Amino acid sequence: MATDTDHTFDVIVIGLGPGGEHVAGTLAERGLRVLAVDRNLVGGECPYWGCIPSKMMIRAADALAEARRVEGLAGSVGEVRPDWSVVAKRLREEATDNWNDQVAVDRLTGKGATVLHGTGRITGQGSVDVDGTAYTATKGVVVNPGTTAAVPPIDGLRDTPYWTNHEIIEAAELPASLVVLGGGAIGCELGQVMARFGVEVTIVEAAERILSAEEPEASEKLVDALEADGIAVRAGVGAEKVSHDGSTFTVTLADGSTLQAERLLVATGRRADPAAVGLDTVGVPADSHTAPVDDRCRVADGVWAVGDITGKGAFTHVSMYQAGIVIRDVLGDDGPPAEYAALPRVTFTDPEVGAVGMTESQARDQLANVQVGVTPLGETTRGWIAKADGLIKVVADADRGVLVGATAMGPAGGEVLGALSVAVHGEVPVDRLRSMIYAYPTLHRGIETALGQLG
Ligand SMILES: Cc1cc2nc3c(=O)[nH]c(=O)nc-3n(C[C@H](O)[C@H](O)[C@H](O)COP(=O)(O)OP(=O)(O)OC[C@H]3O[C@@H](n4cnc5c(N)ncnc54)[C@H](O)[C@@H]3O)c2cc1C
Ligand SMILES: NC(=O)c1ccc[n+]([C@@H]2O[C@H](COP(=O)([O-])OP(=O)(O)OC[C@H]3O[C@@H](n4cnc5c(N)ncnc54)[C@H](O)[C@@H]3O)[C@@H](O)[C@H]2O)c1
Repeated sequence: MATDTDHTFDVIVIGLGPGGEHVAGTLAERGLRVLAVDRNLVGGECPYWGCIPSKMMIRAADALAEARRVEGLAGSVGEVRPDWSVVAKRLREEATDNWNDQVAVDRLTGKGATVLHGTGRITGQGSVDVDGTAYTATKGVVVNPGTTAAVPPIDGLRDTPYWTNHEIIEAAELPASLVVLGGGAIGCELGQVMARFGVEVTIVEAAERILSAEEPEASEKLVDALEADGIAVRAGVGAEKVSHDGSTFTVTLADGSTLQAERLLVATGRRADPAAVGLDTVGVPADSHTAPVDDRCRVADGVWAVGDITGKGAFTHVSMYQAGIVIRDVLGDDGPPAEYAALPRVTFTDPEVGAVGMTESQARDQLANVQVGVTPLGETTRGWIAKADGLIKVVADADRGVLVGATAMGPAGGEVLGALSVAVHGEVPVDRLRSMIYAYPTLHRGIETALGQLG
């Protein structure tokens, strides 16, 4: 029989994505009584159906592409024969432990937290319900419930056996053909993986261009790269109807054309549901799609939110960054407030699209005096040597003389981005960036050329 002490904790964490797990583990290590609740796997989407397995798939697909590049550069490696079973085994055995979170549970328990598998919901200030049992949090509640795949209201779609990121990542075998709805990060990354493993892929993007949140120059180059992998990119046209006859999907597009494929992946964004975790009981409107947070990630007195649900960027690095801020706030430690002006993101296609801060169009909407510089990677010595496609773009606030955004697209674009992230975050004066020595021949020398085009 549980006592009141069993039901009273200093902090209750509902949802254990990367940020929630970090908050729970760290606060427990610091001596607080922590109840950590997840209805599914401790660690959330990132380790089981998100970043880690998708990047392992990408690593494998890139190895195939690299082997195919031997021809024309170094001779021949014979026929490159993809075998998905190698990837599926690695995902199952090395990445996800067959989608079992015992190691993560033990790690959290080892730090001193009490871990519960169940669905948590805030029921009022300091009160939480987990599957019908009431718990009390004396210091506060942290929510990190993440998102689920947003399934658009397309006629017929919900009645079909469509895939989301879960099914494609768990797939033991690949289909012969795949339609991907959505040309965002998931659609482009996983679409390219599938194509490189021999799947006939079509990406359908309702917006005018794929990866529409990033620079148009990057979208354009990415279309070229995806088409070179044999992918059909249909942008600027939505799907109006989806049906499945037991073996084949038929997708009718707004222009009247139809596509057929063995599988359909829905990658049209993610949906958060603050009310499902009880944030409506602490002042968040019941129909809100994000949990509004202040610069300490507070939603209300004694309630914090971290991760995708905050709408500050659906990335693991945001979840972890916010977790650090919440940990400090709960403990009363000093530290800087949250800032998102230098938010970095990387789409791990080949070439990678790394970006930080504002795009040119965001900057023009918000600032009076914007300057841009763009260097195609092929015009840098290293890019030419490597036959690499991509670009470096810098966006400057000319009034302040600093970069407010940048894109690094190319091989290891996410790594080249590091230098640009430092420049945007540190508000390093453009003159100072121009006076730097850039190693030769590197891809990041393209930054110097792009800076040269500013004003
Ligand atoms: C295919 C894919 C690839 C991605 N690749 C990258 C990448 O390369 N880099 C990157 O930075 N990001 C990537 N992301 C995004 C990244 O996975 C998320 O931003 C990250 O997981 C952080 O999410 P989160 O902290 O909000 O919580 P999540 O990881 O979504 O976890 C939330 C947890 O809360 C639990 N939960 C929800 N409601 C309740 C409740 N009421 N009670 C109890 N538990 C609950 C869920 O079961 C889940 O375990 C990718 C996402 C996908 C889908
Ligand atoms: N490398 C990374 O960091 C990485 C990788 C994958 C996912 N993620 C995170 O996960 C989030 C979700 O990924 P995502 O790709 O699902 O979302 P997304 O928002 O990146 O892209 C969704 C795309 O679907 C399109 N779309 C919406 N409705 C549509 C419809 N009915 N038909 C056709 N297209 C439609 C949108 O215009 C958009 O381009 C990302 O925003 C990102 O934050 C990150």
